[in-house]
Amino acid sequence: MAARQLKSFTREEVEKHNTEGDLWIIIDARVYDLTRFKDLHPGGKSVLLEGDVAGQDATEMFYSLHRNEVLHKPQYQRLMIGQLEGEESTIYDRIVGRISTIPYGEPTWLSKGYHSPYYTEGHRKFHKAVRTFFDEFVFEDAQAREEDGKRPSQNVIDKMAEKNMHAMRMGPGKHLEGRILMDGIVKPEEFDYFHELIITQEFVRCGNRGYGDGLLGGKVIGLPPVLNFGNPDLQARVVPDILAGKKFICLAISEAHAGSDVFGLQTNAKKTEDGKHWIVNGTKKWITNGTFADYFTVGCKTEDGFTVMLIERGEGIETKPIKTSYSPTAGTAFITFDNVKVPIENTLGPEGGGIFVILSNFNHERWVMCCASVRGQRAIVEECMKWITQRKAFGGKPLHQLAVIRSKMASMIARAESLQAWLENVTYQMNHMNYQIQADKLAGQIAFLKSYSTQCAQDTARDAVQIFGGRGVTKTGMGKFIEHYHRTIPFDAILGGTEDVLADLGVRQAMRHMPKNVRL
Ligand code: HEM
Repeated sequence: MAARQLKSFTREEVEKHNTEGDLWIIIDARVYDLTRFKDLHPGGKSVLLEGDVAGQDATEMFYSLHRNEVLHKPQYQRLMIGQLEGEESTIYDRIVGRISTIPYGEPTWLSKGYHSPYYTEGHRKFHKAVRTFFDEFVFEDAQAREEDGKRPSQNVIDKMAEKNMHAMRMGPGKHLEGRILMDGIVKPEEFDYFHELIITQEFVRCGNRGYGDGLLGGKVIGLPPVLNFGNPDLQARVVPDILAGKKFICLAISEAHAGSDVFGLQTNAKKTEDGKHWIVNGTKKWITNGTFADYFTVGCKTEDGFTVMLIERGEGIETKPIKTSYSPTAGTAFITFDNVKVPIENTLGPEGGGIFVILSNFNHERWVMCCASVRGQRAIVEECMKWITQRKAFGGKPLHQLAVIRSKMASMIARAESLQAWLENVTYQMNHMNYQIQADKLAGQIAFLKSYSTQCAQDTARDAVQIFGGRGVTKTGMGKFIEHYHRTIPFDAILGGTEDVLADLGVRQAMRHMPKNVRL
């Protein structure tokens, strides 16, 4: 609430203003004058004139029908004319940087009284700064952009660049050298996968799937091939601007003809006679950040097989938005390459060796998706915990008094807890393995974790809709995060390999490691 001097009223004084021409109410010890607003009230006038509302304390009633954020909107804040004498607001509100005290609203490492073998004091300090940053600078923009479908605001991207977040989101590595991370809270050489997990998980708390991707998801998957396989000149030319949030990159692999099937791709690159350029023709589909990308990391069919190259926006390239189940904020594109001339120096990795270039990043990419999926489920648990406490039904009892609701909560909580524990174990392993060993030991683990996590997410989305009822399928109001989650979550089960493909990969990896001659 804005810090302004409020008048004090007694309950008796408020009670006198209980008519259509003079209508006050109390919500959470604050006094609101609804005399003029009543005709504009989205829930209608009549409800505000009821005997237990007009001139009364309508706190219970208000919170069973509205999210707290309604009262934060400037147009409604103006309705507040004072507060009750000697009484304070007590409603649990969203406060920048706060750790939730809702049971299971945070992973155990952040919950009071619990311990963790994985996180140091340094991680905790880092977490505090990252949470405060997202709450302060990103949350509101996420809500607004998901609503209007525009790209994440450049000032958010710039602020993230000031903290070197775009670089940190690429994980530990050489690209962090010489950078001041989060105002120096962590040194580049100390930055590990738990720091990265923290950023990804805090990011997800903004609760908007399209925005999450719009906030440079394309870079997280499109830049690694440049960092790992680009020649030094190319890197020097493109990487600094991308990590500064001034230029944008995306990964352009999937096509209308082929999604997970990289060998089915049809976009082709042919060398010019002088061997100095590629000429690229074809189309790409479902490319995150494609509508606004300056650079495209593109997989092409070439004479020797499959080759990856960096293509810069220019002549012969057209990007068109695709309508998806989330907002256009993600910049999901259909891309056409029409005789696009690409310098041979933009080739990433060996000619014909593109599959290795793409595969080498899959584990990290999928692990990032796991971090996001697991945190997303916890956010839904928190929403449901609040709702089952405040929502009264069947004779004025809160929903949590119904065994069937508790049973759904039990499953949701168990999923969120077990997935976070598994994720932290995998993250710990990553911190202790180089990239080659990770590929050998963790490809299967990460594939299973992602496959299982996105299955759980869909179960949790379904349970949450059951708990919220009609509100769980309504885009505004109490269930808006549930509706959004339920609508957008199936996407997570597809990107980075579908659930079935990944589960199968995990088993195949396990079979590769079976000792010979085992018998029952
Ligand atoms: C400061 C006071 C109030 C403000 C600013 C306010 C504002 C709003 C807004 C913005 C909505 C639409 C929410 C949405 O997007 O779903 C709404 C809906 C509604 N409001 Fe209020 N309201 C106030 C007080 C009350 C009170 C005291 C009642 C008491 C019964 C009430 C009953 C309703 C109902 C029944 C709905 C429809 C809810 C639904 O469709 O789920 N409002 N109100």
